[in-house]
This record gives sequence, structure tokens and C-alpha cells, in this order.
Amino acid sequence: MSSPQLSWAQDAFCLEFAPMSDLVITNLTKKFGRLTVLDNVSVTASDGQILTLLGPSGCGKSTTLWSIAGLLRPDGGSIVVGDQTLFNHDSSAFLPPERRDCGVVFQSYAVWPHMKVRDNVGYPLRLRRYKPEALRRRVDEVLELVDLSDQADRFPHQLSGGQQQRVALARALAFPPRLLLLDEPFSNLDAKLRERTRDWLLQLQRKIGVTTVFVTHDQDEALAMSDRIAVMSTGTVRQIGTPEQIYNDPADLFVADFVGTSNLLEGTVIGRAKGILTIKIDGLDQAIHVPSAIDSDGVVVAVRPEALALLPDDASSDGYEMTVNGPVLDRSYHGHHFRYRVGVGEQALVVETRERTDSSHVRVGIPRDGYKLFRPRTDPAPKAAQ
Ligand SMILES: Nc1ncnc2c1ncn2[C@@H]1O[C@H](COP(=O)(O)OP(=O)(O)OP(=O)(O)O)[C@@H](O)[C@H]1O
Repeated sequence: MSSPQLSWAQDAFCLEFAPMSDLVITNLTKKFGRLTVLDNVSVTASDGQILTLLGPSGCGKSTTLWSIAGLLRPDGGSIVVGDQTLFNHDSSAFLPPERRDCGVVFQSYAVWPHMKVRDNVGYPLRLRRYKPEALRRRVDEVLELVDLSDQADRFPHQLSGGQQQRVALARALAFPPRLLLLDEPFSNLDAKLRERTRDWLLQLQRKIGVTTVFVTHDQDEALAMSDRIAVMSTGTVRQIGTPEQIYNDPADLFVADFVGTSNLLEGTVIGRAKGILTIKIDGLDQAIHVPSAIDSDGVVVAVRPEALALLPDDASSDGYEMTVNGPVLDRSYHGHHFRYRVGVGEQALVVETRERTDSSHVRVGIPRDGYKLFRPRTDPAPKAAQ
């Protein structure tokens, strides 16, 4: 298939998009029978931003998206776009989906197999009674936008998966949407095409500036695509922030564990004085001293693999919070870094570094500002992102 690229002339392009819109979701609640799947979810996306809902399977991402689209009616809270209320439980306001002007793209594409590409894309315009000439012009514009002008008269089964996904996107953009809602739009694409389509979609979104809500359980995708990420777990929002905030300053152990990889070292507080905790990490002799307000006896030290330093066995520990020695259990090569697992007490520390070593025994340095302290988790661990 042809590779998706932005190929339209910037100046010549004149798509008119609807007035851009802030999205404000407040205390959204949804129950299915006795099961509360959204529990006071509050998130916002500013004009033209990409807000990503990220979380493990079943945490309520799609339910939130469907509530925005009007395909589900929540049991509490409100959804407002710009000056328009889409839903407000207290005032019983519920705008039907066809009046919300949301362009929705699902994981399964949901393009109509019996319609040619141009008819698929023109469908929302026919529903809105566009005159034939205006409809044709608009369809041509949107097909050019998604780089499918040369496929307009083909049927979906004659297209690749990536092209079908772009038909779905063109259809979502045909009637200028106030919001673009994307529910795992790349999950049926292979890894390479997924990455290219992601870059392409990001460029496209920047070009047209439509406020976008993007649902994914893939943290790499979320980090790469988003202005802001809302990390969700069991129907609640655990943290909202920029990708950098979410990755570098996770609010709790769930976020630290779900977004990226973290070494999680369990420890016990053996001393507290003037806001400084003395912590003994299980299986190690050394203690670390950390300013923290955590009041539990057990703690977890979270440290990213790339924050750890791989040192020679006899290196000095100067400049590190702590150094530990251990055998190299295994090593693997990942192109831009090596990944080592180093046995430390009962656990294995994962270290990612560009340094190559063939030593069977190494010293691992934990830098002073390279870790975070959390309370132990009381909820179930997140399922691994696929
Ligand atoms: N129509 C329904 N009836 C009953 N339970 C439902 C219904 N739709 C969703 N659920 C439940 O609501 C919870 C949240 O589902 P949702 O699809 O929003 O999760 P998600 O985070 O999008 O998951 P995934 O990544 O697997 O799509 C799940 O426990 C799911 O089983």
C-alpha cells in the first residue's frame, strides 16, 4: 500500500473546520447494572489539543468516549464543548448523537463495505442534506486531506487496512466536527504501519486543529500523540498531565507501573526524623535517606531502567544514592540501547543503557534524583500493555 504522508499543498488547502472547542467533562458517572464503570471522571481538553485516555483494558476509556459521542447516556455529571452542553445529569440535558458534531473513528474502521470510498465519506453530508455539488467538493477536499484522492471510486475490500482506516477518518472529518473521537484507531495495523499512521495522524491533527480525544491502552502511542494524558484505572482518573509529567513525575505507583517500565523495590521505613525517611530495601544491607511525607511502614522505590547506571564491579559509589553489586542474569540488544537484568537480592533490576559490557558481574548505581517513593499498592496491578 502507499505510505500515508501529508501531500497536499498547504496554501491551496481550504478545509473549513467548525469553531474549535474546549471539552470539559465533570464528575462523569456511568453504571451498568450494579457495576460502576465511571466514577466521577473529570477531564478537560483545550481547544485544538489531543487528550488521550490511557489505561488497561476495562478501565472505562471507551465508555467515556461513547458518552462524549452520545452513544451512551451517563448516570451523572456533565459534558460541555465550548458553550454547548452535550450532557448534564442535573438538568436532564442530553443532546442526541447526530447533533453533537463529533467525528468518531473506531478500531474496527466501520466503513460500509457496499459503498465506494466517496460514498462512505459523503454519507454524513447526505444525512445533512448537502447539495450534490457542495457534497462532491467537500468529499474531494477531505479525500485529499487523508491522501486518498486516487482511491475514491474503489470499494473498501479493494483497500489495505491502513487505507480503510483513512476512509473512516475522512468520513469522521467530512462534516466539520467540533470534536474528533478516536477509539484505538491503530490497533488493527501492523507495527510499522501503525507508527507511520500515527505520525501522519498527528501531523493532520496539527494541521486542522480539531480538539481530539484519543483512546488507547498503548503507553508509547499515548506518550507520542498527546498534549495531555488522563491515566485511568477502574473507572477513575489517576493522573492528568503532559506526557513528560506523566512519565517523569507519576502521581502514584499505578501510573509509575503502567506508563513505561519501572523497577519497583519494596522497602521498610526504619527511621523518621525531620521529614527524612530512612528506608531499608528488602534483600539489601544498605539504607537510603529520602525526604518524604509518606506515613506507611512499607514503601516502594520506583526507578526507571534508563535512570540506572551500569558501573564496573569495583566502581566508586560517589555521586549515587546507592550502588548494588550483582550478577548479570541476561542481556539483550534493542538497537538504541542494551537491556540488562541484574540480580539484586531476590529481585532482578532492569537496566537500560547504551553502555555495552560483557562482564558477568556489575555494579548498578541509583542516582540521587533518579527514583521516586510511593506507598505500596492497595489495588490490583495493571494488566500489561500489549
Ligand atoms: N454494555 C455494557 N454492559 C455491561 N458492562 C459493560 C458494557 N460496556 C462496557 N461494560 C463494562 O464496563 C467496563 C469498562 O468498559 P470500557 O469498554 O469502557 O473499557 P475500556 O477501558 O475501553 O477497555 P478496552 O481497552 O478493553 O476497550 C468493563 O468492565 C466492561 O466490561
